Amino acid sequence: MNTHFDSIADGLAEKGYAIADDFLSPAEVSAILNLDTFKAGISEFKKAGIGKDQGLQINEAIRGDYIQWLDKTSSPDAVRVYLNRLNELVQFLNQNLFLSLKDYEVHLTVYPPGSYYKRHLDQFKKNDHRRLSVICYLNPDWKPEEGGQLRMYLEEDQLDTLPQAGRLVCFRSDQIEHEVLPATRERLSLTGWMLDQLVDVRI
Ligand SMILES: O=C(O)CCC(=O)C(=O)O
Ligand SMILES: [Fe+2]
Repeated sequence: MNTHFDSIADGLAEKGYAIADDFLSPAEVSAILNLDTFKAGISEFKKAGIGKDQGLQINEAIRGDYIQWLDKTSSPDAVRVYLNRLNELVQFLNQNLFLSLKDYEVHLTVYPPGSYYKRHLDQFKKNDHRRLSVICYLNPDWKPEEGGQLRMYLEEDQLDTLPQAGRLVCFRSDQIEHEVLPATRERLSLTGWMLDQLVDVRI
């Protein structure tokens, strides 16, 4: 059993969020960074939008990241390691927090220098099946002066987290407002959600 799972479940139950360092090892991170798709740069990615399906809008003033959805059935091995671990985490949280998570979805994400994502909640208003947001960062040796913090707005205060390689942040999608601050350096991550419905079922 993954040693991080207990502390992630405790954090979610007690505070609505959890941060786990070394969720991916340095070798696992570097295998992902070596994928052709990351090496090719953002030409392989799509500009991320706001809302979904027909309501999807591109709005640079709100978010400036680029994404590439992962296909769970045909991912390269480096990514599969991460997806399998998330899948185990889903089972663990279902058993230990009595959740009924059914599936998860993940995209690769690139924030070019200077881009950001303004304060928001991850649950879309209608037809929303996102229960937990899970982000794993892929940036070795990130320094505080490089910016790019994830800022979570908690009840009493706010909490800034650096997008350090291997670090996983997980939080309640319906409760925790958050934003991504601009960075002076490209900021890479795996961004995902645990859902209470199968991905395939969604319209
Ligand atoms: O990359 C992060 O730290 C957060 C990303 C985010 O808020 C989102 O994609 O909804
Ligand atoms: Fe978000």
